[in-house]
Amino acid sequence: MSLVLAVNAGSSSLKISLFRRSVDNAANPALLLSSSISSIFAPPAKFKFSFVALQHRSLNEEVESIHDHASAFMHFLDRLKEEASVDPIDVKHIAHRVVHGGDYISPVIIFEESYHHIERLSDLAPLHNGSALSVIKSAIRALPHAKSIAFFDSAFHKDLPTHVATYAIDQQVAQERGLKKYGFHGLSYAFILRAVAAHLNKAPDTLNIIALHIGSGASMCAIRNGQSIDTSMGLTPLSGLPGATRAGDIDASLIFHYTSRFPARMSHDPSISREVKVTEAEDILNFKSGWKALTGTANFKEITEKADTSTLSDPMSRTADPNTLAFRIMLDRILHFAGAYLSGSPRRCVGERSVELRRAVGEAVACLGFTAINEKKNSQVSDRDEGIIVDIGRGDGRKRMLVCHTDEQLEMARECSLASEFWV
Ligand SMILES: Nc1ncnc2c1ncn2[C@@H]1O[C@H](COP(=O)(O)OP(=O)(O)O)[C@@H](O)[C@H]1O
Ligand SMILES: CC(=O)OP(=O)(O)O
Ligand SMILES: [Mg+2]
Repeated sequence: MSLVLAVNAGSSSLKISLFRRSVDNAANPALLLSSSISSIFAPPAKFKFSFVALQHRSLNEEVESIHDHASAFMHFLDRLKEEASVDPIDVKHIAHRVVHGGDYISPVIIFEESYHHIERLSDLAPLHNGSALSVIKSAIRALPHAKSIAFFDSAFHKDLPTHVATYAIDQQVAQERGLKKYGFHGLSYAFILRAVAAHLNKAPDTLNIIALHIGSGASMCAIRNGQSIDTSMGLTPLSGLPGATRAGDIDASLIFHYTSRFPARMSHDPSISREVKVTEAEDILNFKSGWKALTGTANFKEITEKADTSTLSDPMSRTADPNTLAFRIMLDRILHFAGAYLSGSPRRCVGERSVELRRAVGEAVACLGFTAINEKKNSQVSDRDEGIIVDIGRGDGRKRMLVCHTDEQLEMARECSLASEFWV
Protein backbone atom coordinates (compact mmCIF):
# COMPACT_ATOMS: atom_id res chain seq x y z
CA MET A 1 0.00 0.00 0.00
CA SER A 2 1.43 3.44 -0.95
CA LEU A 3 0.69 5.90 1.82
CA VAL A 4 1.52 9.61 1.65
CA LEU A 5 1.49 11.61 4.86
CA ALA A 6 1.11 15.35 4.17
CA VAL A 7 2.20 17.62 7.00
CA ASN A 8 1.43 21.34 7.06
CA ALA A 9 3.22 23.37 9.72
CA GLY A 10 1.34 26.68 9.89
CA SER A 11 2.15 29.51 12.26
CA SER A 12 -0.49 28.47 14.82
CA SER A 13 -1.34 24.94 13.81
CA LEU A 14 -0.21 21.63 12.42
CA LYS A 15 -2.49 19.97 9.88
CA ILE A 16 -1.81 16.42 8.78
CA SER A 17 -3.61 14.21 6.29
CA LEU A 18 -2.95 10.63 5.27
CA PHE A 19 -3.61 9.62 1.66
CA ARG A 20 -3.44 6.43 -0.36
CA ARG A 21 -1.82 6.73 -3.77
CA SER A 22 -2.87 4.48 -6.59
CA VAL A 23 -0.67 4.13 -9.64
CA ASP A 24 -3.54 4.35 -12.13
CA ASN A 25 -4.98 7.47 -10.54
CA ALA A 26 -1.93 9.29 -9.22
CA ALA A 27 -3.58 12.72 -9.65
CA ASN A 28 -6.27 11.86 -7.09
CA PRO A 29 -4.78 10.41 -3.93
CA ALA A 30 -7.53 9.10 -1.64
CA LEU A 31 -7.90 10.76 1.76
CA LEU A 32 -7.88 8.21 4.58
CA LEU A 33 -7.78 10.41 7.63
CA SER A 34 -6.99 13.93 8.66
CA SER A 35 -5.86 15.62 11.81
CA SER A 36 -5.37 19.16 12.98
CA ILE A 37 -3.70 20.53 16.04
CA SER A 38 -4.58 24.17 16.67
CA SER A 39 -3.71 26.68 19.42
CA ILE A 40 -0.22 25.17 19.57
CA PHE A 41 1.14 28.28 21.28
CA ALA A 42 -2.01 29.04 23.32
CA PRO A 43 -2.23 25.88 25.43
CA PRO A 44 -3.94 23.56 25.83
CA ALA A 45 -3.56 22.60 22.18
CA LYS A 46 -6.67 21.22 20.50
CA PHE A 47 -6.16 17.92 18.74
CA LYS A 48 -8.63 16.63 16.16
CA PHE A 49 -8.52 13.37 14.32
CA SER A 50 -11.08 12.46 11.67
CA PHE A 51 -11.45 9.08 9.95
CA VAL A 52 -12.80 9.48 6.45
CA ALA A 53 -13.46 5.78 5.92
CA LEU A 54 -15.56 5.73 9.10
CA GLN A 55 -17.99 8.50 8.09
CA HIS A 56 -15.64 11.10 9.53
CA ARG A 57 -15.79 9.60 13.02
CA SER A 58 -13.68 11.99 14.96
CA LEU A 59 -11.66 12.31 18.09
CA ASN A 60 -11.31 15.69 19.83
CA GLU A 61 -9.06 16.25 22.77
CA GLU A 62 -7.13 18.95 24.56
CA VAL A 63 -3.53 17.90 25.01
CA GLU A 64 -1.40 19.59 27.65
CA SER A 65 1.81 17.91 26.50
CA ILE A 66 1.69 19.57 23.06
CA HIS A 67 3.74 22.76 23.23
CA ASP A 68 5.28 23.01 19.77
CA HIS A 69 5.00 21.53 16.28
CA ALA A 70 7.35 18.61 16.98
CA SER A 71 5.38 17.45 20.05
CA ALA A 72 2.15 17.88 18.05
CA PHE A 73 3.56 15.62 15.33
CA MET A 74 4.66 12.96 17.80
CA HIS A 75 1.20 12.99 19.40
CA PHE A 76 -0.30 12.48 15.95
CA LEU A 77 1.95 9.45 15.32
CA ASP A 78 0.84 7.90 18.62
CA ARG A 79 -2.81 8.37 17.72
CA LEU A 80 -2.22 7.05 14.22
CA LYS A 81 -1.08 3.77 15.65
CA GLU A 82 -3.53 3.55 18.56
CA GLU A 83 -6.72 4.89 16.99
CA ALA A 84 -6.34 4.18 13.30
CA SER A 85 -4.24 1.04 13.57
CA VAL A 86 -1.95 2.38 10.89
CA ASP A 87 1.58 1.20 11.36
CA PRO A 88 3.82 4.21 10.65
CA ILE A 89 6.21 1.76 8.97
CA ASP A 90 3.75 1.66 6.04
CA VAL A 91 4.21 5.38 5.41
CA LYS A 92 6.91 5.65 2.76
CA HIS A 93 6.45 9.29 1.73
CA ILE A 94 6.06 12.33 3.95
CA ALA A 95 5.27 15.62 2.22
CA HIS A 96 6.17 18.63 4.36
CA ARG A 97 4.94 22.16 3.71
CA VAL A 98 7.90 24.52 3.98
CA VAL A 99 7.00 28.17 3.70
CA HIS A 100 10.26 29.68 2.43
CA GLY A 101 12.15 27.83 -0.27
CA GLY A 102 14.37 30.73 -1.39
CA ASP A 103 15.63 29.76 -4.83
CA TYR A 104 14.25 26.20 -4.51
CA ILE A 105 11.29 26.27 -6.88
CA SER A 106 10.43 22.57 -6.97
CA PRO A 107 9.89 20.01 -4.22
CA VAL A 108 13.08 18.41 -2.88
CA ILE A 109 13.84 15.27 -0.93
CA ILE A 110 15.35 16.17 2.42
CA PHE A 111 19.02 15.33 2.52
CA GLU A 112 21.71 17.15 4.39
CA GLU A 113 22.08 19.87 1.75
CA SER A 114 18.38 20.63 1.33
CA TYR A 115 17.88 20.54 5.11
CA HIS A 116 20.59 23.17 5.61
CA HIS A 117 19.24 25.25 2.73
CA ILE A 118 15.86 25.44 4.51
CA GLU A 119 17.61 26.11 7.80
CA ARG A 120 19.53 29.04 6.33
CA LEU A 121 16.20 30.57 5.26
CA SER A 122 14.74 30.41 8.76
CA ASP A 123 15.40 34.10 9.34
CA LEU A 124 13.20 34.85 6.35
CA ALA A 125 10.24 32.90 7.73
CA PRO A 126 10.69 33.13 11.49
CA LEU A 127 7.29 31.68 12.34
CA HIS A 128 7.57 28.82 9.88
CA ASN A 129 10.79 27.28 8.58
CA GLY A 130 12.08 26.43 12.06
CA SER A 131 8.80 24.71 13.00
CA ALA A 132 8.75 22.79 9.73
CA LEU A 133 12.33 21.65 10.29
CA SER A 134 11.53 20.47 13.80
CA VAL A 135 8.74 18.31 12.33
CA ILE A 136 11.01 17.09 9.54
CA LYS A 137 13.62 16.12 12.13
CA SER A 138 11.02 14.25 14.22
CA ALA A 139 9.71 12.51 11.10
CA ILE A 140 13.16 11.36 10.03
CA ARG A 141 13.83 10.07 13.53
CA ALA A 142 10.47 8.33 13.97
CA LEU A 143 10.06 7.06 10.39
CA PRO A 144 13.63 6.61 9.10
CA HIS A 145 12.49 4.36 6.25
CA ALA A 146 10.28 7.10 4.73
CA LYS A 147 11.28 9.80 2.24
CA SER A 148 10.73 13.27 3.68
CA ILE A 149 10.01 15.69 0.83
CA ALA A 150 9.70 19.48 1.18
CA PHE A 151 7.06 21.39 -0.80
CA PHE A 152 7.49 25.13 -0.88
CA ASP A 153 4.90 27.88 -0.42
CA SER A 154 7.08 30.31 -2.32
CA ALA A 155 7.31 28.14 -5.46
CA PHE A 156 3.91 29.22 -6.82
CA HIS A 157 5.18 32.79 -7.15
CA LYS A 158 8.44 31.90 -8.91
CA ASP A 159 7.50 33.73 -12.10
CA LEU A 160 6.43 37.07 -10.62
CA PRO A 161 7.14 39.91 -13.05
CA THR A 162 10.51 41.52 -12.29
CA HIS A 163 9.01 44.91 -11.46
CA VAL A 164 6.71 43.26 -8.91
CA ALA A 165 9.41 41.10 -7.31
CA THR A 166 12.04 43.86 -7.15
CA TYR A 167 12.45 46.22 -4.19
CA ALA A 168 13.76 49.68 -4.97
CA ILE A 169 17.13 49.10 -3.31
CA ASP A 170 20.70 48.65 -4.56
CA GLN A 171 20.34 45.81 -7.05
CA GLN A 172 23.79 44.40 -6.51
CA VAL A 173 23.06 43.96 -2.80
CA ALA A 174 19.58 42.65 -3.62
CA GLN A 175 20.98 40.00 -5.92
CA GLU A 176 23.83 38.97 -3.69
CA ARG A 177 21.50 38.49 -0.74
CA GLY A 178 18.35 37.34 -2.52
CA LEU A 179 16.38 40.36 -1.29
CA LYS A 180 13.19 40.29 -3.32
CA LYS A 181 9.51 39.48 -3.06
CA TYR A 182 9.04 35.70 -2.79
CA GLY A 183 5.40 35.42 -1.72
CA PHE A 184 3.86 32.54 0.25
CA HIS A 185 0.69 30.42 0.74
CA GLY A 186 1.54 29.06 -2.71
CA LEU A 187 0.32 25.51 -2.04
CA SER A 188 -3.02 26.99 -1.04
CA TYR A 189 -3.18 29.17 -4.17
CA ALA A 190 -2.24 26.22 -6.39
CA PHE A 191 -5.06 24.22 -4.82
CA ILE A 192 -7.57 27.09 -5.15
CA LEU A 193 -6.63 27.64 -8.78
CA ARG A 194 -7.22 24.02 -9.68
CA ALA A 195 -10.42 23.77 -7.63
CA VAL A 196 -11.90 26.92 -9.17
CA ALA A 197 -10.90 25.79 -12.67
CA ALA A 198 -12.65 22.46 -12.11
CA HIS A 199 -15.72 24.22 -10.70
CA LEU A 200 -15.95 26.54 -13.71
CA ASN A 201 -15.02 23.82 -16.14
CA LYS A 202 -12.11 25.85 -17.49
CA ALA A 203 -8.41 25.28 -17.97
CA PRO A 204 -6.39 26.67 -15.02
CA ASP A 205 -4.19 28.67 -17.40
CA THR A 206 -7.19 30.67 -18.60
CA LEU A 207 -8.28 31.82 -15.16
CA ASN A 208 -8.03 35.31 -13.65
CA ILE A 209 -8.61 35.28 -9.91
CA ILE A 210 -7.93 37.31 -6.83
CA ALA A 211 -7.46 34.74 -4.08
CA LEU A 212 -7.50 35.52 -0.36
CA HIS A 213 -5.98 33.13 2.16
CA ILE A 214 -6.98 34.42 5.59
CA GLY A 215 -5.76 32.31 8.49
CA SER A 216 -3.27 33.12 11.23
CA GLY A 217 -1.16 34.29 8.34
CA ALA A 218 -3.12 36.23 5.76
CA SER A 219 -2.27 37.02 2.16
CA MET A 220 -3.77 37.75 -1.22
CA CYS A 221 -2.70 36.76 -4.69
CA ALA A 222 -3.51 38.13 -8.12
CA ILE A 223 -3.57 35.24 -10.56
CA ARG A 224 -3.66 35.99 -14.27
CA ASN A 225 -3.92 33.18 -16.79
CA GLY A 226 -3.18 30.74 -14.01
CA GLN A 227 0.02 32.48 -12.90
CA SER A 228 0.78 34.50 -9.80
CA ILE A 229 1.42 38.05 -10.98
CA ASP A 230 1.39 39.71 -7.58
CA THR A 231 0.95 38.76 -3.97
CA SER A 232 0.79 40.68 -0.72
CA MET A 233 3.57 38.92 1.21
CA GLY A 234 7.14 39.69 0.23
CA LEU A 235 10.68 38.77 1.23
CA THR A 236 9.11 37.26 4.35
CA PRO A 237 5.54 36.41 5.41
CA LEU A 238 5.53 39.57 7.56
CA SER A 239 4.50 42.02 4.87
CA GLY A 240 1.11 42.66 3.31
CA LEU A 241 -2.01 42.00 5.36
CA PRO A 242 -1.82 41.90 9.15
CA GLY A 243 -2.02 38.42 10.66
CA ALA A 244 -2.77 36.95 14.08
CA THR A 245 0.53 38.15 15.52
CA ARG A 246 2.08 39.87 12.48
CA ALA A 247 1.96 43.58 11.79
CA GLY A 248 1.64 43.34 8.02
CA ASP A 249 2.80 46.33 5.95
CA ILE A 250 4.28 49.15 7.97
CA ASP A 251 6.47 52.08 7.11
CA ALA A 252 9.90 50.39 7.33
CA SER A 253 11.09 53.24 9.54
CA LEU A 254 8.69 52.15 12.25
CA ILE A 255 11.16 49.42 13.12
CA PHE A 256 13.62 52.06 14.34
CA HIS A 257 11.08 53.28 16.87
CA TYR A 258 11.60 49.95 18.61
CA THR A 259 15.37 50.31 18.54
CA SER A 260 17.86 52.56 20.23
CA ARG A 261 18.08 54.93 17.27
CA PHE A 262 14.80 56.61 18.08
CA PRO A 263 14.45 56.47 21.84
CA ALA A 264 11.04 57.52 23.00
CA ARG A 265 10.87 60.40 20.57
CA MET A 266 7.17 60.08 20.23
CA SER A 267 6.27 58.62 23.58
CA HIS A 268 6.63 59.09 27.28
CA ASP A 269 6.18 55.40 27.84
CA PRO A 270 9.43 54.21 29.50
CA SER A 271 8.99 50.70 28.04
CA ILE A 272 9.45 52.18 24.57
CA SER A 273 12.52 54.17 25.50
CA ARG A 274 14.56 51.17 26.60
CA GLU A 275 17.11 49.90 24.11
CA VAL A 276 15.70 47.28 21.83
CA LYS A 277 17.76 45.49 19.22
CA VAL A 278 16.63 45.05 15.62
CA THR A 279 16.19 41.30 16.17
CA GLU A 280 13.84 42.10 19.03
CA ALA A 281 11.95 44.56 16.85
CA GLU A 282 11.61 41.76 14.28
CA ASP A 283 10.26 39.56 17.05
CA ILE A 284 7.75 42.24 18.05
CA LEU A 285 6.52 42.72 14.49
CA ASN A 286 6.23 38.96 13.84
CA PHE A 287 5.07 37.56 17.17
CA LYS A 288 3.64 40.42 19.21
CA SER A 289 1.67 42.47 16.73
CA GLY A 290 -1.29 41.84 14.43
CA TRP A 291 -4.81 41.44 15.73
CA LYS A 292 -3.55 39.74 18.90
CA ALA A 293 -1.81 43.00 19.82
CA LEU A 294 -4.87 45.05 18.88
CA THR A 295 -7.50 42.97 20.66
CA GLY A 296 -5.84 40.40 22.91
CA THR A 297 -7.03 37.42 20.86
CA ALA A 298 -5.37 35.66 17.93
CA ASN A 299 -8.72 34.18 16.94
CA PHE A 300 -10.28 36.25 14.18
CA LYS A 301 -13.63 34.53 14.68
CA GLU A 302 -13.89 36.08 18.14
CA ILE A 303 -13.07 39.46 16.66
CA THR A 304 -15.79 39.19 14.01
CA GLU A 305 -18.29 38.23 16.71
CA LYS A 306 -17.48 41.29 18.82
CA ALA A 307 -16.87 43.88 16.09
CA ASP A 308 -19.58 46.38 15.25
CA THR A 309 -19.94 45.79 11.51
CA SER A 310 -22.93 48.12 11.17
CA THR A 311 -20.65 51.15 10.83
CA LEU A 312 -18.41 49.81 8.06
CA SER A 313 -19.84 52.08 5.40
CA ASP A 314 -18.58 55.14 7.29
CA PRO A 315 -15.27 55.95 5.56
CA MET A 316 -14.28 58.40 8.31
CA SER A 317 -14.82 56.01 11.19
CA ARG A 318 -13.03 56.98 14.40
CA THR A 319 -13.84 53.79 16.25
CA ALA A 320 -11.99 53.19 19.50
CA ASP A 321 -13.40 49.72 19.99
CA PRO A 322 -10.44 47.31 19.52
CA ASN A 323 -12.43 44.54 17.80
CA THR A 324 -14.13 46.91 15.39
CA LEU A 325 -10.78 48.56 14.71
CA ALA A 326 -9.04 45.22 14.04
CA PHE A 327 -11.85 44.17 11.69
CA ARG A 328 -11.70 47.51 9.86
CA ILE A 329 -7.92 47.38 9.53
CA MET A 330 -8.18 43.93 8.01
CA LEU A 331 -10.93 45.05 5.62
CA ASP A 332 -9.06 48.22 4.69
CA ARG A 333 -5.85 46.33 3.84
CA ILE A 334 -7.74 43.68 1.87
CA LEU A 335 -9.47 46.37 -0.18
CA HIS A 336 -6.16 48.13 -0.71
CA PHE A 337 -4.73 45.04 -2.41
CA ALA A 338 -8.02 44.15 -4.12
CA GLY A 339 -8.13 47.62 -5.67
CA ALA A 340 -4.59 47.23 -6.98
CA TYR A 341 -5.16 43.71 -8.29
CA LEU A 342 -8.48 44.57 -9.90
CA SER A 343 -6.92 47.16 -12.16
CA GLY A 344 -6.21 44.33 -14.65
CA SER A 345 -8.77 42.09 -16.31
CA PRO A 346 -12.06 40.97 -14.68
CA ARG A 347 -11.50 38.49 -11.91
CA ARG A 348 -13.20 36.23 -9.51
CA CYS A 349 -12.60 36.75 -5.86
CA VAL A 350 -12.10 33.65 -3.74
CA GLY A 351 -12.04 33.56 0.03
CA GLU A 352 -12.87 31.33 2.99
CA ARG A 353 -14.01 31.07 6.59
CA SER A 354 -15.35 34.38 7.90
CA VAL A 355 -18.95 35.11 6.92
CA GLU A 356 -18.62 38.70 8.19
CA LEU A 357 -15.41 39.46 6.35
CA ARG A 358 -16.78 38.00 3.11
CA ARG A 359 -19.90 40.14 3.45
CA ALA A 360 -17.87 43.29 4.15
CA VAL A 361 -15.46 42.69 1.25
CA GLY A 362 -18.38 41.79 -1.03
CA GLU A 363 -20.21 45.02 -0.23
CA ALA A 364 -17.09 47.08 -0.76
CA VAL A 365 -16.14 45.56 -4.13
CA ALA A 366 -19.70 45.70 -5.49
CA CYS A 367 -18.89 49.15 -6.91
CA LEU A 368 -16.10 47.55 -8.94
CA GLY A 369 -18.56 45.44 -10.86
CA PHE A 370 -18.82 42.35 -8.66
CA THR A 371 -22.25 40.80 -8.33
CA ALA A 372 -23.71 41.50 -4.89
CA ILE A 373 -23.45 38.74 -2.34
CA ASN A 374 -26.36 36.45 -1.72
CA GLU A 375 -26.45 36.69 2.06
CA LYS A 376 -28.29 33.42 2.52
CA LYS A 377 -25.66 31.52 0.54
CA ASN A 378 -22.87 33.40 2.29
CA SER A 379 -24.07 32.58 5.78
CA GLN A 380 -24.79 28.96 4.91
CA VAL A 381 -21.20 28.15 3.99
CA SER A 382 -20.08 26.20 6.97
CA ASP A 383 -16.59 25.99 8.42
CA ARG A 384 -16.52 22.33 7.61
CA ASP A 385 -18.11 22.59 4.22
CA GLU A 386 -17.18 19.54 2.25
CA GLY A 387 -18.32 21.06 -1.06
CA ILE A 388 -15.12 22.77 -2.04
CA ILE A 389 -16.52 25.71 -3.97
CA VAL A 390 -19.55 27.82 -3.16
CA ASP A 391 -20.57 30.72 -5.37
CA ILE A 392 -21.95 33.32 -2.99
CA GLY A 393 -22.80 35.90 -5.66
CA ARG A 394 -26.30 36.78 -6.76
CA GLY A 395 -26.85 35.78 -10.36
CA ASP A 396 -24.30 35.24 -13.05
CA GLY A 397 -22.25 38.41 -13.37
CA ARG A 398 -18.79 38.24 -14.89
CA LYS A 399 -17.10 39.15 -11.60
CA ARG A 400 -18.05 36.75 -8.86
CA MET A 401 -17.21 35.88 -5.28
CA LEU A 402 -16.50 32.23 -4.57
CA VAL A 403 -15.70 30.49 -1.32
CA CYS A 404 -13.12 27.74 -1.59
CA HIS A 405 -12.18 25.40 1.21
CA THR A 406 -8.44 25.23 0.69
CA ASP A 407 -6.42 22.07 1.25
CA GLU A 408 -2.65 22.47 1.27
CA GLN A 409 -2.17 18.84 2.37
CA LEU A 410 -4.07 17.54 -0.65
CA GLU A 411 -2.07 19.81 -2.94
CA MET A 412 1.19 18.35 -1.60
CA ALA A 413 -0.07 14.77 -1.69
CA ARG A 414 -1.15 15.23 -5.29
CA GLU A 415 2.15 16.77 -6.38
CA CYS A 416 4.01 14.04 -4.50
CA SER A 417 1.90 11.32 -5.99
CA LEU A 418 2.37 12.66 -9.53
CA ALA A 419 6.14 13.15 -9.31
CA SER A 420 7.50 9.90 -10.68
CA GLU A 421 11.02 10.69 -9.41
CA PHE A 422 9.78 10.21 -5.84
CA TRP A 423 8.51 6.71 -6.57
CA VAL A 424 11.58 4.99 -8.01
N1 LIG B 1 -15.09 30.98 11.13
C1 LIG B 1 -14.04 31.77 11.24
N2 LIG B 1 -14.19 33.12 11.14
C2 LIG B 1 -13.13 33.94 11.24
N3 LIG B 1 -11.87 33.51 11.44
C3 LIG B 1 -11.67 32.20 11.55
C4 LIG B 1 -12.73 31.26 11.46
N4 LIG B 1 -12.20 30.01 11.61
C5 LIG B 1 -10.87 30.18 11.79
N5 LIG B 1 -10.54 31.49 11.76
C6 LIG B 1 -9.19 32.08 11.92
O1 LIG B 1 -8.24 31.28 11.26
C7 LIG B 1 -7.16 30.96 12.16
C8 LIG B 1 -6.55 29.63 11.79
O2 LIG B 1 -6.04 29.74 10.51
P1 LIG B 1 -5.21 28.60 9.81
O3 LIG B 1 -4.89 29.06 8.43
O4 LIG B 1 -5.93 27.32 9.91
O5 LIG B 1 -3.93 28.55 10.73
P2 LIG B 1 -2.41 28.57 10.34
O6 LIG B 1 -2.07 29.95 9.94
O7 LIG B 1 -1.70 28.10 11.56
O8 LIG B 1 -2.21 27.65 9.18
C9 LIG B 1 -7.81 30.99 13.52
O9 LIG B 1 -6.89 31.25 14.55
C10 LIG B 1 -8.79 32.13 13.38
O10 LIG B 1 -8.13 33.35 13.61
C1 LIG C 1 2.85 31.85 5.09
C2 LIG C 1 1.96 31.83 6.26
O1 LIG C 1 1.71 32.86 6.86
O2 LIG C 1 1.45 30.64 6.61
P1 LIG C 1 0.37 30.35 7.75
O3 LIG C 1 -0.84 31.12 7.40
O4 LIG C 1 0.14 28.86 7.66
O5 LIG C 1 0.95 30.78 9.05
MG1 LIG D 1 -1.78 27.89 7.31
